Amino acid sequence: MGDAHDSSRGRDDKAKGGGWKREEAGEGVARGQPRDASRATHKDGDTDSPPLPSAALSCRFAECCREEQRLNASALKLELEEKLFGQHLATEVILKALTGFKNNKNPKKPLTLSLHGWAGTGKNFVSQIVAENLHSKGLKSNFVHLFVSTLHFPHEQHIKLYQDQLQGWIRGNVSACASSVFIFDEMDKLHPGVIDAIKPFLDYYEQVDGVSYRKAIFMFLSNAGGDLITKTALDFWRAGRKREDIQLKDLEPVLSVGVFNNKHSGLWRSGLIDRNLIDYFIPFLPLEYRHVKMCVRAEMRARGSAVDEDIVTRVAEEMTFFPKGEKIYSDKGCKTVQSRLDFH
Ligand SMILES: Nc1ncnc2c1ncn2[C@@H]1O[C@H](COP(=O)(O)OP(=O)(O)OP(=O)(O)O)[C@@H](O)[C@H]1O
Repeated sequence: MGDAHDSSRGRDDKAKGGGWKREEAGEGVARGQPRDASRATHKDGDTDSPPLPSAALSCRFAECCREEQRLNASALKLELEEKLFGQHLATEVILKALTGFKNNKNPKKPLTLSLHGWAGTGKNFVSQIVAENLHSKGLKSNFVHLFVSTLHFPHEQHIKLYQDQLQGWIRGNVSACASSVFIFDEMDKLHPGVIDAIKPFLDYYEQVDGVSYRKAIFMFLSNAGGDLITKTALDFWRAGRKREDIQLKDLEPVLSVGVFNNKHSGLWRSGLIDRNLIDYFIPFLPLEYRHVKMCVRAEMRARGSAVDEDIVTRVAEEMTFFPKGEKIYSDKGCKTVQSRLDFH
């Protein structure tokens, strides 16, 4: 399972990269207005009706919240199919969920996706792709907010404070941009109950205190349920069935019940599950040797190097695989591929 150390590199980068706007939002919220709004972020609204020339001009210099912007579903599909390896269920569900949600002019609630799986299987990677397809600056956008449990909600004794802050940050940021995206990483390390503070925002209310949350998107990322997913994947493998034959119905119900009953899931006995406020539980399957190789090749290409199959094999063979007997799945997924490649 992923631990904070394993993932610190990527997360630090993301936090520094501006995905997290805790202080800014926090300050703003204290004054009833998040920094994002005070920076006069322009809402140019419906792309069907082009923004006024002056607004269009200002959008060149400041990021605009394009609430009604359509999702380019084929671009997202292509990107997921090309870049995300071994995750046929995640690719399918994310695509369907986002397309349906963004095509609906009057969603009845915000979209909530709960991504589950072993370390290094692509949950953060996917949220980055999703963020970029919704707001072009991705994690650096003023409208995409990344919360990391161990970084931003570390102390159990401050649960009440975190709940108040969360409500304030989310209210402030959604007031500034209705189509804000909130990503909660390390849900399994979140103290039980913290997340329930945002339950009213995820529910079917038209407005809460004058703010509508219906166009926002919430993504929860968690290692919880990784064991259940692996068990199912292994059962298929041992029965000689193809990994691609695993269907959402084989995993989603097990996952929602498993996470609800798991004290260390961040969603333990959570009202979000109880009230059916999570739209999709999305399983990320453990990655096999061949997927690790694909990750190495992708990383080489990203670095502008020619793909050297000898190095690909060496890096993949340095990874450790489980279960002990069969050694099928990489225990860190593709997570350490980048750093290992540095040695070759
Ligand atoms: N399925 C995948 N397809 C392509 N690349 C992947 C995949 N999984 C992981 N990677 C690569 O490995 C890196 C680390 O993965 P990522 O941070 O998304 O894992 P994670 O599932 O979020 O792990 P954790 O649960 O530990 O946070 C990604 O940035 C990406 O380069």
